[in-house]
Amino acid sequence: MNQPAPVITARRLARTFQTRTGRVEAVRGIDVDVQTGEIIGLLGPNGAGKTTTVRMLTTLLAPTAGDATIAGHDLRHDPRGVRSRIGYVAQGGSTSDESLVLEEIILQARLFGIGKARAKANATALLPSLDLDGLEHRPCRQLSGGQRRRVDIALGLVHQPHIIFLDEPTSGLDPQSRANLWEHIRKLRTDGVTVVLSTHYLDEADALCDRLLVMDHGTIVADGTPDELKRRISGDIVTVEIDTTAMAGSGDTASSRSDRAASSPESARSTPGTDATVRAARQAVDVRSVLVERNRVHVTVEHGDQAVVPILRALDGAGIAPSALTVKRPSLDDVFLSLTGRSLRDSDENRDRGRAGGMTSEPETGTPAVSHP
Ligand SMILES: Nc1ncnc2c1ncn2[C@@H]1O[C@H](COP(=O)(O)OP(=O)(O)OP(=O)(O)O)[C@@H](O)[C@H]1O
Repeated sequence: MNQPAPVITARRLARTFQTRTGRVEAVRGIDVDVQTGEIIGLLGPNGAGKTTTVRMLTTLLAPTAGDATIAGHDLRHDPRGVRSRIGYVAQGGSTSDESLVLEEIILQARLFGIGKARAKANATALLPSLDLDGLEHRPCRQLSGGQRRRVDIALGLVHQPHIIFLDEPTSGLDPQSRANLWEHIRKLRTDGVTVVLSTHYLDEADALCDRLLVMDHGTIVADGTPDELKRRISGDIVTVEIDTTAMAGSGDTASSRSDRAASSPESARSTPGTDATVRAARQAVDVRSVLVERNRVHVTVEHGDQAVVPILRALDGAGIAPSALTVKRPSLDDVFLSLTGRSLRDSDENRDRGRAGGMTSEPETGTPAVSHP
């Protein structure tokens, strides 16, 4: 059976900006295909090029190179056609404090040239599906962050677009409102709406998106489902946390540490016992890669469950008593780290909101951060 044509196709799409300090290559010639009904996440750290990509695909910003077709309309030659088929919800939203919920949604429909009666019918139908019933006559300033975000989404949907673009849809929301909004976004898919959202929240990308385009420095560095991306990092991560106050006999003497710290940045990051822990782990099992983060040593091994006992025995033999030892499957942050040498969690907001369990340290030995054969 033939695969239906993608609802979004972009080829070598690029955007550069001329600034007083020079040229910024915000997006460097990306290729994208999106199928109808997918929830696609553009994932990347601040400045990766996500917003610029979304703004180009929504006709808000002209590309400096490349082409795209959106819902059958050419981005360059038929921007009006593109706009009639898409909804766009900007990062900060677009409601004013005094506007009334239902009135605002109807007005938005009218701006798309929809007749009065249909505008009202469309707007009224959206209210219950976005949990906004009962709020129709409230001014937006009286709404919670999550409610106001759902009004923004209603504004993006009222003309019944084929595709909706959501720029950082849950930015600034509390965890409960975020989870609630994810449910609403999932429902859009069942109505046949294609969703493209940008995010730098790993949990959001993991839980919500069918497919992720991981962006960094204006390029797409990986494209796949969250599970596919995680499977690229084969093996498990065993994390040994050591109690730095109980390191007698570990073999990591103060003098040997300070010698290494003078010549090696990774030693300067480690705390007493981490070097000896790495040595013990390497002796015990086949270690693929190592990251040292303060008093934690993360080692990637083929089978985490089989590595635990040999590593514990080797630590015991070296006089190291770990305060914790955990085994986990790689996270999206580990994927990002392996692709770029940097952790997505380094971004300020991610540090506050990211899911627990990713590796946050610099590599043991320079870039690339983690080497996976
Ligand atoms: N109008 C502009 N003029 C100059 N440079 C710009 C402009 N817009 C974006 N940039 C630069 O382009 C790069 C990509 O920015 P963009 O906003 O697309 O990133 P992002 O991934 O959306 O980041 P964030 O998560 O912070 O929103 C950044 O280096 C940014 O400073």
